[in-house]
Amino acid sequence: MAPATLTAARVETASLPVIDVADLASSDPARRAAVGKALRAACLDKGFFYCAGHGIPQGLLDAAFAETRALFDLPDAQKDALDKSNSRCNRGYETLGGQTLEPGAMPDRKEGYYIGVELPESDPRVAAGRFNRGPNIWPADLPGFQPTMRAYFAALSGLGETLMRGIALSLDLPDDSFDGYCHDPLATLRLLHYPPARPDAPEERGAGAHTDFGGLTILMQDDNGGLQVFDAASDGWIHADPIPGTFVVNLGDMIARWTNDRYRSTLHRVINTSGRERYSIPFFYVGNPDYEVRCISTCLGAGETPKYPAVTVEDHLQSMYRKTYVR
Ligand SMILES: O=C(O)CCC(=O)C(=O)O
Ligand SMILES: [Fe+2]
Repeated sequence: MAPATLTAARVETASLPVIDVADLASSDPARRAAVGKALRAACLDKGFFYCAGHGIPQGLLDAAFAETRALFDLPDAQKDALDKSNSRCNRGYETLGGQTLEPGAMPDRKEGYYIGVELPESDPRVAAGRFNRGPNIWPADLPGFQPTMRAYFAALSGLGETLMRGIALSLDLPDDSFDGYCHDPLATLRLLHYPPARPDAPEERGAGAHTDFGGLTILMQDDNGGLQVFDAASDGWIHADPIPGTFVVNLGDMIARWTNDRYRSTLHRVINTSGRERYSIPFFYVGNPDYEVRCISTCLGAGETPKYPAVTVEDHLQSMYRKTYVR
């Protein structure tokens, strides 16, 4: 990334589109196609949009935030006992400053918690040491945490599937084209807490500039703001301010690769200048580990060739984890 992007200004005029996805469930193909068209425009531009009409009850979103706050409010000793170093499949607590998303920058001013698909040690995929497969770590002192997070995880998995049907339509494909990808997906829920930015450390970030390396990221943020999306046209940052009742959805590097770089995986970062504690809950929906990601047919013009060889979801993820920091 060019150093200029670190100092680039806030972009006041540009904004991200709001896409109502409710019509993806419509029986009218024209209404479904209209959502596909809106998704296509967003994906070709920055690969970032606000998702409205998702149908997930506000009560579940509120409950997920309440449990997230309760988790990070636990005493340090209790959080340390849940540390992800105790997990073979990247689950559990990550301490403040435990990740540096922007190479060469200061460690991120955030703490996190990872939750994945719950699989017992006896599951053949776990026994075989498959990537990110295994049991979660659940905090014993928060009785509402596990049921709430499981319900939230299930709801977001459903939304991930819905959005992949929309992405298929956006690529002029039948809407069930990615059903194989959506079968038994490798999804990860990440709870994040960003303390207020420190005025005496202007270079410090809540989350340093990065792209997500998977498929779809579906982010619920609280009302503090702080997420910024890079705008190459102006060499500035669009502030993705929260819009109540919506998720911010963005595409990761795997979808860029899958579409021969037609769809975009865009640099983003977090700086919590609100003066308050910020909480966010990104859900990374990456699909079935055995699914082969190869250049989508409708993403090749006449005479064009795929830029990348075919790769399984699992191999792509593993190589990105190796190249960057585990997240
Ligand atoms: O907290 C946010 O708003 C964004 C988090 C993020 O970009 C990530 O976890 O990849
Ligand atoms: Fe991200």
